[in-house]
Amino acid sequence: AMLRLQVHATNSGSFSSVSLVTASDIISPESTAALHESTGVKPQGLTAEERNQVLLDLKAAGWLELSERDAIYKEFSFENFNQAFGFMSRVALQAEKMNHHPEWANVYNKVQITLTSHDCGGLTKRDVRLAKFIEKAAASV
Ligand SMILES: C[C@H](O)[C@H](O)[C@H]1CNC2=NC(N)=NC(=O)C2=N1
Repeated sequence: AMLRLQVHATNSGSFSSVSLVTASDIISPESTAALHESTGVKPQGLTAEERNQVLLDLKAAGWLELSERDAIYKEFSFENFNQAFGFMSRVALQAEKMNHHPEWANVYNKVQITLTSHDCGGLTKRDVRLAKFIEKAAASV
């Protein structure tokens, strides 16, 4: 079947995780639909249909699909650094709770966020959940 073994090493040299990744976790929505149909494998709880709907919702909220990797991206703008960092603090606590962490950068009042699931090399439900939390946190600043 279309399976990939992924091994993550830590910088101390030990393994942090080993996971089986279905090809449908990491490829485009169109081919995900075809693969899902032919294999019956449901990737990380995100069917091709769910994925398409979820991406529509996220794009409507201003998230972009990156062309170079299976990830979503959004830049948030606040009035000042204090608000940006307050927002980041709330997201950081949630990320720890979920054990799912954003790739992000902050310069003064801007926060650029990329979401993807490193263990799968692509978007999963965890990214969708975190993106929804991030939207709520940004709206409540
Ligand atoms: C060891 C630890 O559980 C993993 O490294 C977690 C931490 N946070 C994570 N965050 C994200 N975005 N993807 C992951 O695969 C991931 N893995």
